[in-house]
Amino acid sequence: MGTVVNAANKEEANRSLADLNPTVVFVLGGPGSGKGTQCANIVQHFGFTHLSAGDLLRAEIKSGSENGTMISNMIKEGKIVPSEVTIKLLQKAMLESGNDKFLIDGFPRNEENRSAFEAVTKVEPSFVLFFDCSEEEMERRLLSRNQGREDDNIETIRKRFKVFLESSLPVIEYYNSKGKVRKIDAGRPVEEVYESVKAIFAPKDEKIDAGRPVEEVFELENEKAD
Ligand SMILES: Nc1ncnc2c1ncn2[C@@H]1O[C@H](COP(=O)(O)OP(=O)(O)O)[C@@H](O)[C@H]1O
Ligand SMILES: Nc1ccn([C@@H]2O[C@H](COP(=O)(O)OP(=O)(O)O)[C@@H](O)[C@H]2O)c(=O)n1
Repeated sequence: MGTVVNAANKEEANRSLADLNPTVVFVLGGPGSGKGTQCANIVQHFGFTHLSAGDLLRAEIKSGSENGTMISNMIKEGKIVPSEVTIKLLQKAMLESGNDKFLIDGFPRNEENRSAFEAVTKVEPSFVLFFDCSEEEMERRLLSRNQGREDDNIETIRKRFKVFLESSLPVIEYYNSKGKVRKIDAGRPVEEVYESVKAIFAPKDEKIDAGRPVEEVFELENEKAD
């Protein structure tokens, strides 16, 4: 019985997400490349809702969910949590947000994440924002992030770098082959990186100032880039 009800709920969630026809930007880059920092800026200026897959997974651990121990163990090892778990959390957060424009940060992190999200939600990203940063710089940032995260220690950081190179970069390459990657040099100071980010979301600031809707500018840029 429980299984039948769960299946019905799942179908309902998939259908309503397809009905929402959301605008999705995947925000990818190595651990510590500045994804979360830049997403916070984008949210302020462009009306997106920021969903960090890692934050959703950490909240799931805190909530005392039955998956909590499994998720916690995987994060401590820098491993990628099965897509089913992460996609369910993303879907729920998208439907509850009341918005239809999303920055999905830290997802998809491997081929399984990517293909499962596409199959389940039928949602394709408008583009992928890729924060490109050297390991040396990312390591420096993670070691001074100071958020009490259990995975920000040198041993786990090295494992996360390895997973990024082996599993996440191929996803970025996949989207690059479809012309969907917007690469940013993320090794610079926060404000400089954001200047480049802003140029992607609103190439012509003055038009926004002149009262043109952000959605219009955003869609035009997508059309031009595709
Ligand atoms: N451009 C930057 N230069 C220096 N430090 C940064 C920069 N961007 C982010 N940081 C800092 O580096 C750490 C990691 O950034 P964060 O946005 O959490 O990265 P991610 O979400 O990619 O893991 C944080 O402590 C943040 O304040
Ligand atoms: N799609 C995702 C995203 C994060 N995660 C897990 O969450 C951890 C932290 O991811 P994060 O995006 O919050 O942080 P960073 O590694 O980018 O700093 C990852 O190392 C994975 O263990 C996952 O399993 N699947």
